[in-house]
Amino acid sequence: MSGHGTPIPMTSRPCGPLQGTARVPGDKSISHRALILGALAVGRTEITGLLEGEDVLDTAKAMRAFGATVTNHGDGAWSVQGVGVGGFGEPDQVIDCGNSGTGVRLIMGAMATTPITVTFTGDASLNGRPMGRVTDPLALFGTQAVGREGGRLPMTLVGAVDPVPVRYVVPVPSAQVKSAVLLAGLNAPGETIVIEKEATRDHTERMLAGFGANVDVVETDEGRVITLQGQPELQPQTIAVPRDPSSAAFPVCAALIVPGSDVLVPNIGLNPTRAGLFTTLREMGADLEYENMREEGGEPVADLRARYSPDLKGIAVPPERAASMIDEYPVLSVVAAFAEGVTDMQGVKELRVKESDRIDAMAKGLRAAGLTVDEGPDWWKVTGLGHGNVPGGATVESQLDHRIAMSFMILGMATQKPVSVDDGSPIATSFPIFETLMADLGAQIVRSNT
Ligand SMILES: O=C(O)C1=C[C@@H](OP(=O)(O)O)[C@@H](O)[C@H](O)C1
Ligand SMILES: C=C(OP(=O)(O)O)C(=O)O
Repeated sequence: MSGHGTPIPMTSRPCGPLQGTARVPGDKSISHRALILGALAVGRTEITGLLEGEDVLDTAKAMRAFGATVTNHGDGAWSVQGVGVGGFGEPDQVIDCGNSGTGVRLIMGAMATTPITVTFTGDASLNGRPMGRVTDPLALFGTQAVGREGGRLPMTLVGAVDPVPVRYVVPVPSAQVKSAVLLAGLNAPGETIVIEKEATRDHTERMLAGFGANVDVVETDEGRVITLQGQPELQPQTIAVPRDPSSAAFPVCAALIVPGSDVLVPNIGLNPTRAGLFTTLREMGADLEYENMREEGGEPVADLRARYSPDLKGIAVPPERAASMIDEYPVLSVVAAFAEGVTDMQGVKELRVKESDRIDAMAKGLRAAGLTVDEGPDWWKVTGLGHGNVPGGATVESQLDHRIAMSFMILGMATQKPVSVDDGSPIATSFPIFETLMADLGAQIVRSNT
């Protein structure tokens, strides 16, 4: 788990063209869900391409604590022998979800309608994030929660003894909240209905249907209405996890800003609820192509080809696109630094409650690297300096946030002077092979702060 070990200072130096093929790891969102739904199925689920990052490994450990048998067969192949909906046993230890908001919030949902008592904790970042957004709707099922002030971890949940189904309108655009309610609805008799005004990533709905649950999704004037029939017997599945578009974002964005680059990032999940960054980059003038578009395991997939893009321009990113690229704003702001003009990012309040306050963390580091950043509660603007003109020469706090650490490593590849982060250790939560993958393309990242 990040944040518990020794900090790893890292420096990224300006480098020559990035070239080659970047095989990024499996999708983090899908990996968490595969383990959790596998644990709730009756029988053995087989998973290939699982992300073996700390966030997902913490979820695997948690599933074992609830009674599932989770086995690592090597090379990303895992199996989960599930205990069935309502079959979770009571763990005899605290569940530590490390740095992972997705892990803790989805697991809270998965246990909330089973009569067991579970205490959750995490690292300093996770213990500062709001959990009321999940425990409020879980209370409607009959689940009790006691935590620290402001709904923070550590927190104990007492699962409902006689859960009732729920109808819930999600008040913030959050796939984690939506998913927690749906997972809780699995063990409530009758129909649980979740309504989201803005579409967020839909991996839970897709995977629930794949496991044989009865899930119905209808677009209405009120939003996306998701109806789940409770108490199904979930059928074990064979799941091939696609590569993570949120990880692909880093080599793609690096290629756009380092002169002479040409990088292929194969086999990337392009579910429209995840692909907003790539649309935005193309609008900014990025030389980014989708090759070999196809469908795999019910998800659209393509190979991304990114080349150095000399004529990037700042744009206003449509706020309605925010949910489909919410984790990609930090690295988008890095590309914006090399564009001509202002990149305006509105409707992104959620960035303030991620592993760090991502607007604050990026604004501080970008300013230290010589850029102008304006910000408000739910917006920020980066004024680009154009290729070759970004000074760099700063050491930035990564604030226990993998995406902040990786974004500044990408920045340093094209600045005039190197860029350092005080701690790159959080990168292992989502992208454990980041340093070797980027080095193989030609990047110069070293473990030191000089
Ligand atoms: O459901 C998921 O897998 C995720 C949902 C998003 O969080 P929110 O639900 O808080 O928007 C995203 O930021 C996170 O990295 C993964
Ligand atoms: C926000 C993220 O993850 P989580 O909420 O699962 O910690 C992320 O990976 O960018």
